[in-house]
Amino acid sequence: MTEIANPKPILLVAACALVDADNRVLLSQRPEGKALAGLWEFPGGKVEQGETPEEALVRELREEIGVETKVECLAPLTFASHTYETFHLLMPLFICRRYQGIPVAQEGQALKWVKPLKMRDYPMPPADEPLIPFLIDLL
Ligand SMILES: Nc1nc2c([nH]c(=O)n2[C@H]2C[C@H](O)[C@@H](COP(=O)(O)OP(=O)(O)OP(=O)(O)O)O2)c(=O)[nH]1
Repeated sequence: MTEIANPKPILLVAACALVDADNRVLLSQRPEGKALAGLWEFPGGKVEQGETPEEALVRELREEIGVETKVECLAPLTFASHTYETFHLLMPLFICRRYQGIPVAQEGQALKWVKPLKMRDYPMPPADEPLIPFLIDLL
């Protein structure tokens, strides 16, 4: 029998580059007490059983930042694939320019609109770093 080289489970997380009229992207700071606390990430979260990644994102944007959008307003941009200690993260990154409402942190996290060229000033999880050039190219 073949050995399974990497037994870590794959975790599917959907994330969103929410873009404003000035081509800035919303970053959210992970709260104290959570894994990767203090790092700046794209809004999003785990895809639950029975959800598509797009449906999960519509839900997460509402729950985390009080913003309403639709599945049709999410376009695929790129993805992250990164091995953490206990799981392998697979994270599609969508881009969204059409949404309603002004983002307000619903879970006490700090939010910040950031130009892609300035993202290096905001420490991000290691999975996210390879995504920055895609945003710089696009925006
Ligand atoms: N939302 C989001 N998660 C990211 C990014 N980069 C990155 O490595 N992650 C990781 C952090 C977490 O391990 C996982 C997202 O899970 P989550 O935010 O739903 O869950 P959590 O760790 O806050 O834990 P939980 O209490 O909600 O279960 O993906 C990112 O840019 N956005």
